[in-house]
Amino acid sequence: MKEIIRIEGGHKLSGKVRISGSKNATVALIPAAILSDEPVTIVGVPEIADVKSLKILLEELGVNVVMKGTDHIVIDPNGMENKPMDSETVTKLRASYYFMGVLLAKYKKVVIKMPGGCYLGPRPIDLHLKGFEALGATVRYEGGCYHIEAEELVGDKIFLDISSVGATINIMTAAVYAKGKTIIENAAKEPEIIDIATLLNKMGAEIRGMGTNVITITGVEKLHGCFHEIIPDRIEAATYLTLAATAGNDVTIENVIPLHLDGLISKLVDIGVELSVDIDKIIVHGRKEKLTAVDIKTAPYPGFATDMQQPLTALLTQCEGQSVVTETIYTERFKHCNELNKMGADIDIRIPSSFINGPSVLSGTSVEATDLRCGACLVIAGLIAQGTTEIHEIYHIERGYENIVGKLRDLGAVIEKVTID
Ligand SMILES: CC(=O)N[C@H]1[C@@H](OP(=O)(O)OP(=O)(O)OC[C@H]2O[C@@H](n3ccc(=O)[nH]c3=O)[C@H](O)[C@@H]2O)O[C@H](CO)[C@@H](O)[C@@H]1O
Ligand SMILES: C=C(OP(=O)(O)O)C(=O)O
Repeated sequence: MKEIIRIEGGHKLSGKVRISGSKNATVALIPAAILSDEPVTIVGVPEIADVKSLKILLEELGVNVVMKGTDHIVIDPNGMENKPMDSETVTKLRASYYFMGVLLAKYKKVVIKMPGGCYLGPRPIDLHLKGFEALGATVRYEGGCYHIEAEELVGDKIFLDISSVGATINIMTAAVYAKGKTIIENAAKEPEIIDIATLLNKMGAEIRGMGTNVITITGVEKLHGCFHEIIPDRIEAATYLTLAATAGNDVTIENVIPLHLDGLISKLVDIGVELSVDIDKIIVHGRKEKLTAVDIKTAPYPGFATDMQQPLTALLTQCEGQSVVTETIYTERFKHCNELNKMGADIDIRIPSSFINGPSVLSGTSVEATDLRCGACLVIAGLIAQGTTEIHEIYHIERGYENIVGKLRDLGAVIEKVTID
């Protein structure tokens, strides 16, 4: 028995859709909440599989987790134990690596399996580990687990060879109780990093410079509980913007921070999409007759996000001319192109680029969500394809999109989740 998403293409979407809290912020905020011994309340938590996995991991550590309503989580670490994190759940998501920084900070010791997450080509964590070592920890990999421990953690200057989101957050959290100052140079600047630093500062940490490429953490003795609201998910918003431009009449996308979407918005305008940008919502004024091919090069924030290039590729199949998408973050992140080609797209993959020749008429068929954003791309393609599209391996989609079937149905899509043998 497995679940698939079935879409009958050709129904134009209209109406309003509300964007959920950011997955990539949530999955770091939840582990960060156990740094103190007091309850932390986080609101705007998306109902996604990654959050369910994190809840299981917290409970395995003896943390009391209470969901209130649909999107409040109260995390009470009073009474938790620093047990080895070696359950299968660790491998179900990427963000389990955030327990490294958190448990190292709190207990000076962590034993944890290799994290999972989408396969986008190799995803090493050497920069995380080098950061922990710079703070005074030793790292060994033994018996299928990382063993990271320290007598004491002492602040240092850490230069990241690559401005990694995960390494920046992990080192920032590891350093909150370290003696003295930690300076992360060439830090990542993604909005999610600001959100995590904001939570930590509300808990009593002293972090400055988040959102720039130099972050300074001055170690403190103690953190306390607090209340925090998660920023909107800019990747989910990008998905719905693209989807509306591909398959919509007027669609209003609510609960967004337009600044976080500037890279995408400017490309949509170049393509010929008409948008009205308000303070916290964006209206996409339907699919246009003529859409023009554009070139995209992914880059760390504020550049064009790698997570957005896959959904956008569905729209690029509808543009006149050749679009070139060049990946500078995950050079192999093109599996969605093979699936789109099964539906009738004309895409050449020459790593690190994909060459999309459009416009193409897409036809519904059976395709596989090989990773989370590939799944989002296929949903968009399915909405405009002739006939029925069946998307398999939808657990990837459910890691990061809250109620995608319900949200699309409310916009008028003919879409359902079906259990098959
Ligand atoms: C849970 C989460 O927030 N996931 C996001 C996060 O992943 P994640 O934090 O894993 O991605 P990174 O920013 O760390 O990766 C950026 C680049 O650095 C490389 N690298 C990273 C760490 C390291 O120790 N060594 C190394 O070489 C990676 O292979 C990649 O080429 O940022 C990615 C890039 O924006 C997004 O696609 C993911 O959605
Ligand atoms: C790659 C992604 O997620 P993760 O890092 O959690 O695998 C993503 O959100 O597109």
